Amino acid sequence: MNAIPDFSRYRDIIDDFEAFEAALARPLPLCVWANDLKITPAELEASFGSHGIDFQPRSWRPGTYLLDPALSPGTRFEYAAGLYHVQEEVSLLPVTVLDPQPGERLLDTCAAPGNKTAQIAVAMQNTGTLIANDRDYRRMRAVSRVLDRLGVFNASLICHDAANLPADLGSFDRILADVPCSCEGTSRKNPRVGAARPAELSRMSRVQQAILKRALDLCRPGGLIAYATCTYAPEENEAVIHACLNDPELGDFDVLPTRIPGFHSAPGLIEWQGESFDPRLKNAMRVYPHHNDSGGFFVALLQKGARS
Ligand SMILES: C[S@@+](CC[C@H](N)C(=O)[O-])C[C@H]1O[C@@H](n2cnc3c(N)ncnc32)[C@H](O)[C@@H]1O
Repeated sequence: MNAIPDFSRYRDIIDDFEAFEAALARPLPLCVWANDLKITPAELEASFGSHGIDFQPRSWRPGTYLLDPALSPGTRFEYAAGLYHVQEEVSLLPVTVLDPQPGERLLDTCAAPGNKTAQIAVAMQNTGTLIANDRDYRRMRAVSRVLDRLGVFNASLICHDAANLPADLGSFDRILADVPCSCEGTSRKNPRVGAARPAELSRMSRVQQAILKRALDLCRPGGLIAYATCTYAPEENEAVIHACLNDPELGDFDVLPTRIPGFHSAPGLIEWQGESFDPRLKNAMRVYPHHNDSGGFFVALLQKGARS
């Protein structure tokens, strides 16, 4: 049983706060997805079956399975051969919402350790162009290892502050901004995580806003941006997007609906502690651990105006 952090500042925005706290006390389920660059979901299921591994398919995302948390998935043959990747279920949401297509130009602004980069590359079926960036070059080594193991060859790795990515990169059809955050939603796997302190919230929201602004600059007119965090704090989520929506230097963009059939979520907030947010933020997605027995996440899908 995990120690439960004090998230009582969110009591009024989380439906069934007691169920939320009860979920935080439980261990996190183990989730893997089939790498269909190398194996079909049916073949992976047959491999699991022949090795006596119980698996629970997740209906909202074909080829995604919950396994017994007592398994060591990273030491198995299937992992070493890149047939599956281990990734927290809720962390699969931003790329699912972004929906990358083969042949497109994609940018992953904050890529390390590479889980979502891998998901993007596989969705693109190793075609098109995928630029994976992270400011931390040591963490980029992990991205390289993940992509190598999974057989990805459409990705190029670069190392910049995402708030200052060079304009020479050109423009992108879709951009993932999986920004650094206070990580409150990861407390089930990291017991040291607690509610973010005010100083951390304001530091984080400045960085997040700068990264999102640059992503909006680098997105082609009509292109899409998925903005994601693994935190509950509205200061790092709705407030960041609201500030960009109201920034006269940025062209117009919309907040598109993000519901995923078969995956329970709550709408984004349109007010918090006396502050109102743009009503389109209702279209964003908040996921709390008791909704799907997962970690916590926030995802918004933004579309740059056709004339911006
Ligand atoms: C939430 S993690 C990304 C997780 C990754 N997308 C994945 O799914 O594996 C945030 C990342 O942002 C990086 N980061 C922090 N500040 C940054 C900045 N200013 N520019 C680019 N990357 C930054 C961190 O090094 C960290 O790897």
